[in-house]
Amino acid sequence: MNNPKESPSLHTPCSDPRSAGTVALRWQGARLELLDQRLLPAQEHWITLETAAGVAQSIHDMVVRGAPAIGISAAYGVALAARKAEGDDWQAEVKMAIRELAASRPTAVNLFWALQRMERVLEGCVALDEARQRLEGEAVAIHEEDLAANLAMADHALEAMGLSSGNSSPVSVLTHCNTGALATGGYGTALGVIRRLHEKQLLKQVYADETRPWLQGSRLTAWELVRDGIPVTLNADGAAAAILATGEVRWIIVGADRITANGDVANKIGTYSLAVLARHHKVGFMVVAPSSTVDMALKSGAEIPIEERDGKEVREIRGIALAPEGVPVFNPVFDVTPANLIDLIVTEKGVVQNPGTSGMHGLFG
Ligand SMILES: CSC[C@H]1O[C@H](OP(=O)(O)O)[C@H](O)[C@@H]1O
Repeated sequence: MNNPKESPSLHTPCSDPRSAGTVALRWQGARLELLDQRLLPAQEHWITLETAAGVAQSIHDMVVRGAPAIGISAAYGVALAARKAEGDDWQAEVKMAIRELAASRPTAVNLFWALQRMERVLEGCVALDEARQRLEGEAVAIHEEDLAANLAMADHALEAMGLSSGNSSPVSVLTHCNTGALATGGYGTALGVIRRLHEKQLLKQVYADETRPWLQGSRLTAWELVRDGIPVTLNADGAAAAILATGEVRWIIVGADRITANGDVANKIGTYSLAVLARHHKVGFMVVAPSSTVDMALKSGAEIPIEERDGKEVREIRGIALAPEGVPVFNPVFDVTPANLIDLIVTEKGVVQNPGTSGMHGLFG
């Protein structure tokens, strides 16, 4: 990956060949380019943002989504705010932009982790020029660290699965939502593990839940995996139980939006039911997430703010009615899986086995 000091204005994917390919965002110095994920897979349309307000709106509207990608985009939004700030109140202007970005979505702690990191840099800056330089460098660092974390987590996961020796039989897995390059700084979290399994000829098949109502699975995960030539079978969310009943799937591998101190995990709606199914069918349940997703300030998942989005997302698809107009809808877009239903939590800092016993304290103090 380019050294930000040498080419701070053009962020290109990591030089590691394993990270080439799909990206969700591109930093171009004075602007951030986002692949509009609302239009995939039909259209690959990039939008250009030059203000923090534009980035905040893009996060809220899910132009860009996925816990790590949200944090990275928000960090670049702060860098854009510094570029636009002027006059004696420049620091206050940037702090206002941070507040606006923080209000874009409530559940993924990566957003607040990234903004707190940017605010710490801001508070250490005396002059505007210095702030512009240092905030851009910090945003690029957050981006690069996330990509490196994904590559590391893939290694940790295969080792924890007992598959890194290379003499194992290929496995079938099931995944939910999208946790790939489109949700991160590149390569992916759960999908990064799946990419690594494929790279090492250890993957027989991926079942991808379509993931109603926003369809991250059918529109994004299937798109990423087909582009990479990875054997994916798309399934309705309701088919997951029947797939597990066949006995073919060895692991369910998912991402996370927030992991609390006791190991509870907030993730895309439908994750909790998969964890119950996994336990019933004696299938491994693995959560893959960078440490920027861990929130040790929260004791348990009961404290995680769960985003509810417009009922329209359930009643319609692309403006086509799927339900009676105005019918009441319950649309929480995340749920909480209790730690005692999780077998492994994989982070770049290491693996937590059976988080239901000691939570995250072994790795995160
Ligand atoms: C590695 S992405 C983590 C997480 O983010 C997704 O949510 P959304 O698409 O609403 O931003 C989903 O919960 C993924 O598992």
